[in-house]
Parts: sequence; C-alpha cells; structure tokens
Amino acid sequence: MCFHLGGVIESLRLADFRCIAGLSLEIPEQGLVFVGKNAQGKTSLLEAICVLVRLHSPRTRRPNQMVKFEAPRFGVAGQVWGRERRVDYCKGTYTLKVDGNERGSQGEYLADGGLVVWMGNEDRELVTGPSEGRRRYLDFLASQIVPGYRRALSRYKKALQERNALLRDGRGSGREMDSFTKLLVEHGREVTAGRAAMIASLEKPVTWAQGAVGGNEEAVGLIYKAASGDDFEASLAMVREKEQRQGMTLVGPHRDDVKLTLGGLKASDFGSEGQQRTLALALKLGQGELLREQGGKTPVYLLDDIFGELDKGRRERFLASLPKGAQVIVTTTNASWLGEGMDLEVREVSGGTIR
Ligand SMILES: Nc1ncnc2c1ncn2[C@@H]1O[C@H](COP(=O)(O)OP(=O)(O)OP(=O)(O)O)[C@@H](O)[C@H]1O
Repeated sequence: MCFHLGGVIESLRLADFRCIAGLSLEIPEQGLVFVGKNAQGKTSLLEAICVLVRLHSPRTRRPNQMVKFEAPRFGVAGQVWGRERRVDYCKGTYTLKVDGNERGSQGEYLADGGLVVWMGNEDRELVTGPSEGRRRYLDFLASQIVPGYRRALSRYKKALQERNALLRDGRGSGREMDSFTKLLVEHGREVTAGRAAMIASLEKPVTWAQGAVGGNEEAVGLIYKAASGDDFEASLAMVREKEQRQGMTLVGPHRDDVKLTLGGLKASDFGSEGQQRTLALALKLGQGELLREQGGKTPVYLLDDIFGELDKGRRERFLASLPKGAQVIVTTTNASWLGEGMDLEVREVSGGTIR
C-alpha cells in the first residue's frame, strides 16, 4: 500500500479565533511544539487546525463559541495538503474556500480535505466515561473515511430532533410522525453500518497500539452495541407506546455504545488506571492507522497536552508508535521531556500570540 508522507499543514493564519486576535505561522514538515503557561491559547491553535481541516472542533459543537469575545466573526486559513484553504464563520454561516474558489457545502469542502487524529487528556473518558464520547470517537473517524457518513449522521440527527419534538408535543402518531420515522430508519441504518464497519476494522490496530505503548501484549476487544437492534424499524415499532408516554425516541444510533475489553474483561471496570490510559492512547493510534489505510494519507496528529500524564517509558513508546513521517503538532505546559524521542521545533505561546 502506498501512503503519502505527512508534512501537511504548511501554514496557519487566524483572525479573531478564541483568544487569538490575529496570527500567522509557518509549520515545519515534522510539526511543532507549542509551549506556554495555562490559558495562553495553545489548545485554541490546535482547535483552529482541526476546524480548518475537518470543520470540526473537539471542544464545542457551537461554532459561535470560537468567535473571539466582542468580535463578529472568525477566520482560519492556511496551506493544507498543498492547497490554500479558508474557513470564515459569521452568525451561523460558514464561507468555505479552496484555492480561492468557494465550496457550496461543507461536504464539498471536506471531500478533498485532509485527515486528523486529535488526542487530549480527556481521552481517558473514552474508556471510563459515558457512551456519548465513544459515539463521537466513531463518528469523527467514519466522517473522515466512509463516503456519505457525515451527511447521513447529520440527517439522522435532524430527523431525531423533529421526531422528538412531535413525541414531546403529544403528536407521536400520524403521517408526520411516520415520515420522520422513515427518515430516521433510512439514515440510522447508514450510521449503524458505518460505525459497525469502523469497529470491525479497529480491533487489530488498537490491539497493536495497546501492546506497542503498554510494552506487553494485551488483547483488546471492541464490541459494538447497536441500540437499534438487528432491525431498527421493528425495534421502533416495539417501543412506540413507551416512546409516546416518555416523549422521546428510545432506540437508535443516538444510544449506541462500544464495549471495550482488555483480555476479555470490561476495561472500565477491571482495567488498572495505567491500562485505561494506555487504551485511550491506543484507540487514537488505532484511529490513525485506519485513516492511513482507508483514507490513503497519513493524518496530522494534534496532541493536546497529553504528555504530563505519561511516564517516561510510555511516552517514549507512544512517540515510537506514531507513523514515520507524520506531522505532529503538540501543546504542552512543560517542555522538559523534549528531546526524549521527539525532535520538533518549539514556539512559545503567550497571551494569544507566538513569540
Ligand atoms: N471565544 C473566546 N474569545 C476570547 N477568549 C476565549 C474564547 N474562548 C476561550 N477563550 C479564552 O482563551 C484562553 C486560552 O484558552 P486555551 O484553552 O487555548 O489555552 P491553553 O494555553 O491551551 O491553556 P491550558 O494549558 O490551560 O489548556 C482562555 O483564557 C479562555 O478563557
């Protein structure tokens, strides 16, 4: 298989993004480390890259939160995978350009976009936290490599919202309800199929990464728990009365989960803290491997302050597990570990600017 090399984000320009009023930056092929005290804008820089590449923020689902306080809009631009991309956001509307030409929809903008793996301290929640995080993990992955997935998910969510509104208003039967149920089933099946395909492909790379970072072999299991059952339509029919009583949609991909096991035991209940932390890293490294295999290019790795939590051995093994040639952009409050397996240029971030 032929992988493109990393070295993908060549430059970044921001305007009124979070605490950053304006900034222009070249990014070396290997990547960069952003060092600085707390609350200086380091994570905001990674977030801006994620928005530029995937129109997705790992921190918020509300783009207006990314607009600098008191400013009307934000802009993010840069040379990405050899093309000039530009994202402008103002009052609920994105304007998206590639090489100066406007793209009519988010889908069109993303169709020839790049790939991203985001890793943050909060990733341990993937193992120990509620199911929503695991759904988002699968959705972010599938949106990048499964054709039509992002659109199916967005249509599913819209149908779910409308259906829930009808159920809440006591209008849970009739033609309107039937038509939203039909849409829910149609798009829900696509979402479930996309997630199931990801799960089936993830077990191998995640198990590899768990061994590589943890330092010993450990079988990882990922078991998809589809809340729509084998037949989504039949499952909905079975709970119809209960849904009418409770005023909400009770089955479907919005309630899916993934059971994670280590050596056959549920990781959240029986894994040690160290094993759980390693599994969180392995889930993201496995995601990267799948993006490389199925997305045809090496993703950019955005690592948000993850090194403080890792002991030296695990940090070194983790760094050695990143694909060769991948661009890695890191934030940290403490750069004392630099040089131990990572040789990247450093930029100091302070008060929303780069020194
Ligand atoms: N929309 C916004 N407009 C202006 N400032 C904002 C906005 N959103 C967040 N901030 C502020 O931006 C600052 C920088 O946040 P950011 O998370 O990027 O810092 P950081 O350097 O990564 O910090 P840490 O090391 O603590 O994670 C914070 O003080 C935050 O309150």
